Amino acid sequence: MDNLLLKINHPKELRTFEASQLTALAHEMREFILDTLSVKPGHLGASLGVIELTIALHYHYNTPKDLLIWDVGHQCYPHKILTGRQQIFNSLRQKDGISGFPNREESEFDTFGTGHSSTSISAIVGMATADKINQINRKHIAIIGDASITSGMSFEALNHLGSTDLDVLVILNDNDIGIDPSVGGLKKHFKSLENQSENIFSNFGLNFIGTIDGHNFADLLNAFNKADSIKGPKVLHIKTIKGKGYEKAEIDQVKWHAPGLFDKETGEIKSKKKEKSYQDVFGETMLQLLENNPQIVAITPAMLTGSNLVKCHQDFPERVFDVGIAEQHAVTFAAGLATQNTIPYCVIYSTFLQRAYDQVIHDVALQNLPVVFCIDRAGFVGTDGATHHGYFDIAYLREIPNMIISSPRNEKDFKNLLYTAQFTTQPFAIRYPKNNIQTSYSKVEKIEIGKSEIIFEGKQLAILSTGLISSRIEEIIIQNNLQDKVALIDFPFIKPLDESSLKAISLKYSTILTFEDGIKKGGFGSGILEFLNSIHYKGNITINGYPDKFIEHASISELEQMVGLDNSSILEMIKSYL
Ligand SMILES: Cc1ncc(C[n+]2csc(CCOP(=O)(O)OP(=O)(O)O)c2C)c(N)n1
Ligand SMILES: CC(=O)[C@@H](O)[C@H](O)COP(=O)(O)O
Ligand SMILES: [Mg+2]
Repeated sequence: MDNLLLKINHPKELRTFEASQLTALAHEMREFILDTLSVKPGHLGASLGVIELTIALHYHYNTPKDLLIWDVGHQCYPHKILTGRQQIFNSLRQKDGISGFPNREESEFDTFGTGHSSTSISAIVGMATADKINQINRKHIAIIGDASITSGMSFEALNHLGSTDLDVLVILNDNDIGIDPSVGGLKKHFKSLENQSENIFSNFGLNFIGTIDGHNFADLLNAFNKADSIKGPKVLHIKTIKGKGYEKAEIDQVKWHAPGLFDKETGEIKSKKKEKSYQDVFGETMLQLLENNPQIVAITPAMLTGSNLVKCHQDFPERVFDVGIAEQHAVTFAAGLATQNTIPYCVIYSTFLQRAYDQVIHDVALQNLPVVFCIDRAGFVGTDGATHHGYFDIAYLREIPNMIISSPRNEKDFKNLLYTAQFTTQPFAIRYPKNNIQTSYSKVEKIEIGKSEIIFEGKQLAILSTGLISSRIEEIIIQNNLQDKVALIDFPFIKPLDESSLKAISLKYSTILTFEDGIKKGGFGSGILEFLNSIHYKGNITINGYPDKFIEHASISELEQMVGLDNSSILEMIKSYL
């Protein structure tokens, strides 16, 4: 082993290498990433696939002066390793460690924070435009995957870029897969790009270079030279293999997108023995709903596996739709379906629903269409961090007229909510976390919208809570034998609130605490406060949720500790009121 990688603390050291050394460097980089990720899990496949591309980019271009943007950013590990973060790479995605995504605060080489897809072309056009105004001469490069480029935002940006003379290079990293097999009409077009002088990019007014092998250094460096010689905006199409260089990851690209812990030598993924999760309950209930009601359809924007819809898709290919990375389209597609006698379940991560906010308001809620939003990954998601936490949804949905918003604390409620939602005549959101679920089997039945449930009727104070945290508080109360002192009222419905129950609570208790797995401002507790204020409640109310800030990556339990919502902090707080 040459230990080439150890010689690189900054890309300027890389640039002293002979081109003939780059293949050996790529080999070392691959081993280094595999060694680290086998024990510090992260997004493996995409990073393995861009090792040659990343080395070639930093070798050829003058980073950090020249600007690189990594779309999504889950493939940025080789970039981090070459740009001064090799020594701390084993802190990846852990508390106080480096982020799994490019982050402007972390390094001057991370020119634009990403995490959500399809932003890179807009951002690079912005940077190149600013440089033109400020008369700064440098290169501007966005690297975007074949799934991410299909999103609407990318096309808005390409359309703009095509009308400019900006020196922007868009590199389309085409590995023919997203997290799941890629979908949509463009897939076919990308396959035949190299044989066409006219293509979608040239029609946008962009110069086109390609197609080349993205694992071949000579081809990459030639292509960059060619791009440099062309004035104005251009697209370079490269073909790569997701998981390149690690057989198991090349063969099962879906599983190895983010495999978790694994044994590098054997390729065995060390999956933990799982308790039942919200995702398990969702997948099995959705399957039953599809079996029993032919009007029900399900939609996912490119998160078939993550949302546990694979089996549903296999069994009902005509009624389960993966529309690609297209959250806005997914929501309005669901709205259209809802107008014509079908019952759409739009399954979407909390963080990604943010992108379709106008569609939720304008296309669904304003027309009071019965779209069911199954909002996965609500609350903290853990090591993906600030770009992916799903803690704004209660606040951003609560203000929208016509919305029903619910959050189940256990299996029974979750199944009943999913079942009940098919009868809705208005938008119906069900939010649930990436977590285990309290199992409580019962017959699935239609439930009354807006009804709360008294779990304990203790006398000294009342806790009002919703979702997963309700079940945690239930356990805390039982474990500490506080049932006589503490009342716990679970609100599966955040909107409409159970006002008659709240009136009764307000008469009985002079101390009320609310808890939620979401941001305090504007959330469930705020709703309770607004109502209690409207009936002139004179007691004390304390709202507990996440603070008004963006919170970085760490394990979910560390994050709960950071915001004072771990079990022992909750217990201390309850005791302090008794
Ligand atoms: C707006 C948004 N929706 C969904 C995701 C989840 N997501 C992360 S990576 C990915 C697939 C990206 O595929 P591609 O761009 O082809 O890159 P590859 O992983 O193949 O390198 C998806 C759907 C996201 N990050 N952002
Ligand atoms: C990069 C990205 O956005 C996804 O890969 C995301 O990390 C998926 O999250 P889950 O692992 O929770 O499905
Ligand atoms: Mg891809």
